[in-house]
Amino acid sequence: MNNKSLKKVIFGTQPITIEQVVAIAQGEVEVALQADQDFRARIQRGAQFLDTLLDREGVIYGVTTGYGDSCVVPVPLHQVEALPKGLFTFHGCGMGKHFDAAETRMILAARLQSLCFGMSGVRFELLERLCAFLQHDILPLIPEEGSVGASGDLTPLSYVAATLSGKRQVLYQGEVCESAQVHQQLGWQPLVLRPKEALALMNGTAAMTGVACEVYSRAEYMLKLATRITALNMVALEGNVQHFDERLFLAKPHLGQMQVAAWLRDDLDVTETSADQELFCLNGLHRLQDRYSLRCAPHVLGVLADSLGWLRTFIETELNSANDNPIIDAEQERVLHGGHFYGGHIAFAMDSLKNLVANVADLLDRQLALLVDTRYNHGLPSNLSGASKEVAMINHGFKAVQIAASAWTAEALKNTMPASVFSRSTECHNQDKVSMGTIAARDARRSLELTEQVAAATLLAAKQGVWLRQQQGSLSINARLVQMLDEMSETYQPLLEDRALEYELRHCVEQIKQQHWSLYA
Ligand SMILES: N[C@@H](Cc1ccc(O)cc1)C(=O)O
Repeated sequence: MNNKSLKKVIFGTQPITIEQVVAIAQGEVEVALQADQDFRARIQRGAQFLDTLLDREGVIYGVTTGYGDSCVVPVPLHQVEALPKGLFTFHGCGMGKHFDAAETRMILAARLQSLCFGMSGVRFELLERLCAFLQHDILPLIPEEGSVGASGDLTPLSYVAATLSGKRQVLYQGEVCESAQVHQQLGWQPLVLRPKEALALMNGTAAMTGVACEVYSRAEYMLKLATRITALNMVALEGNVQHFDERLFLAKPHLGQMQVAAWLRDDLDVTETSADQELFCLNGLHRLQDRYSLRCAPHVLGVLADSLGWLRTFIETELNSANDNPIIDAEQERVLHGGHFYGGHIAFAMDSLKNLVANVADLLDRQLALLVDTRYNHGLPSNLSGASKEVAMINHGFKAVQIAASAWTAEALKNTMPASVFSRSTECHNQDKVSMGTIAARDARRSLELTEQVAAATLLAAKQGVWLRQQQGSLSINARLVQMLDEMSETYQPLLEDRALEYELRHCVEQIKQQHWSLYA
């Protein structure tokens, strides 16, 4: 993904993309609200309509009633102004660690874009202040735990509503500060939220959707990286490159799977062969058919590749929607009561994604198992150790790295238990079916973290494997692979005698997170 071309993200009537949200998270772009009068007027009409409705009819859910199951409790007019503050206050019970700065920016962006849909009945001033939080990088400290992801991310988002109101804490200029203090420093009055505004800020899926944007972008990169690692492992293990033959893949034409096979063909310089040539090629092979972690790599990675399209659709549709309740339609003068806070699409997307990426971890872990084992690695040294004969017996090369990768893989796989099937009735059975999408998104993020570690281990091992093969004699490798390995050699030396590899692994994980290598652009 290249965010450099994105200079400014405008929140308004146009949809925004996952890439734009990620660019905001990384602090790479300016943000602004759509400036035209029509947009401002459209937003203001929602807030005005709510005011007139209040005068005219006197009953609006969440404005003149209690929340959720308490919607049968009337709130007298003189208490209506106090209700929003009460909402964010009693939801101030989040637990666990805080979302990090990048994730918090994504959460703010997701909520702002939803409110820009213009069906939440909030004032333009609220959008401006939320946007100003992004512009000044004022980041509410939001605990990660405590959302069932169906009445929206009520508890996490209460921290957005509270900090806009000058309560609770924010991260500002690298320090944790009281929100009130930051308002004072900037000469701002904290917002006094209007009757529907706290609900509009909280009654949606912004926490899970923000995290989903991050996870999607990392998974998209992981697909390419895992393909490249597979190519390197094919070289190191001297696998049968004809497993990726174009004709073979035309016979089972899943598009993503075909794409992965095509990338592998490019990396491995696979050209179409005639029947004669095929016979000749087969003569030089260790095995007619490689083990599945090589032979079926396009089939494993292809499932992720083929899923990216629908995952993006789910995430971006949620991102650009009025995920709120009630929906305020000022044009038709209607208040529409529904369940648009329900995060079922993100829950399913994230439950699926964690399964997809854990399978990638498993694939790479199996390739690593082949690399280190002299029974399967076709003549490479035990554990890929580069030690000389004299000291070979006291060197163990990648042995512990492979054990660690087994642990990371097991943890990623363990994490694939779907969260959404753990729906449970809550809030006096008003929320009797919930999405658990925020848990699914956090799980998916963890699966990715672990998969990135497995990828780092496998990449360093693959590089060592190719290097060892080069030591055995001449090896012709595609120029793109050579370029990547040469560039990596500046940081990662061949493993001759054992050394502690933690810092190299950490550095490699960081490079993966930064999407350092541009792959298959
Ligand atoms: N999400 C609920 C509102 C709600 C808000 C706060 C709660 O604590 C509970 C429920 C609805 O729109 O129906």
